[in-house]
Amino acid sequence: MTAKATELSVRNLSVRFGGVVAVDDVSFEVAQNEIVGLVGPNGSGKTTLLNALSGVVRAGGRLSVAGNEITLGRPVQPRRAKLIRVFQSPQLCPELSCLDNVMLGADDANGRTLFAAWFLRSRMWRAETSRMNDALHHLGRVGLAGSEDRAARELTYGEQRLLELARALAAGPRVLMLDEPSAGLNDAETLILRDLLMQIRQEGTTIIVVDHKIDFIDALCDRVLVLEIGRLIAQGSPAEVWADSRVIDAYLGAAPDA
Ligand SMILES: Nc1ncnc2c1ncn2[C@@H]1O[C@H](COP(=O)(O)OP(=O)(O)OP(=O)(O)O)[C@@H](O)[C@H]1O
Repeated sequence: MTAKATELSVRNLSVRFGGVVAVDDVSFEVAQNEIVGLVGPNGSGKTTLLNALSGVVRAGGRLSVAGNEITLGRPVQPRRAKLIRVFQSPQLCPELSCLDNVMLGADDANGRTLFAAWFLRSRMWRAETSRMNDALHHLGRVGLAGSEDRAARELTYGEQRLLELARALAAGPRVLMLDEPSAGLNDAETLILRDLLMQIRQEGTTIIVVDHKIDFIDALCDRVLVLEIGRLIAQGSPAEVWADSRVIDAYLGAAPDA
């Protein structure tokens, strides 16, 4: 069996907030098509680590995607490298329709000037039509077919989270990062989400997922990274990490949701 190529490489990543070291010298790699879970007790640095990889907080260290170095602290660079983030709480435009929200996720490379808009209008029209069809496809994938004309604010919290996922898919992620995607979903919705993420991986996307639902992480992930007070204390298969005494100690008094 040939080893899979490295899709994401993180070296000596650190984030400080004044005296708090939220992420402390963390290094790891994620292989192409791998699904990696990121877990740890509350305040262990999971969201901050995703923030650092998305370029929205200042961070030290090195990051590369598919072998290309990404400058930390600049959100545009990870996005160009197709390192796409789904936030913990939905970051939608509440008054826009579901379709428009998803279309916002797709890159619009055409017609950035008046000149281009006029002379390339038939090409732009085709591109817009294709963007709209893609958006409808992604809405269908997350179970929101038929909701395209509803305003995002009309959706339930769980549906808004799925809409946010559809928008991330419209961006064509190489690496999809999800922050607590199962929060606010019931058991049936969580199972649908798990199957959908497995299917997305099957199609070639690498996934990093932060979640507190251990059953969800175990069923979904090939490998799990465990953080404690900003440090990476263990990594391995779900069975390996849960048997690790450092992980058991980290969770003592802060039992993960079963
Ligand atoms: N903007 C900020 N300013 C100051 N401190 C912060 C900031 N963001 C996070 N922190 C601190 O960094 C540490 C890590 O927080 P973070 O939210 O990344 O943890 P987490 O593992 O995602 O927690 P949870 O599971 O509760 O979401 C905590 O001590 C937190 O208080």
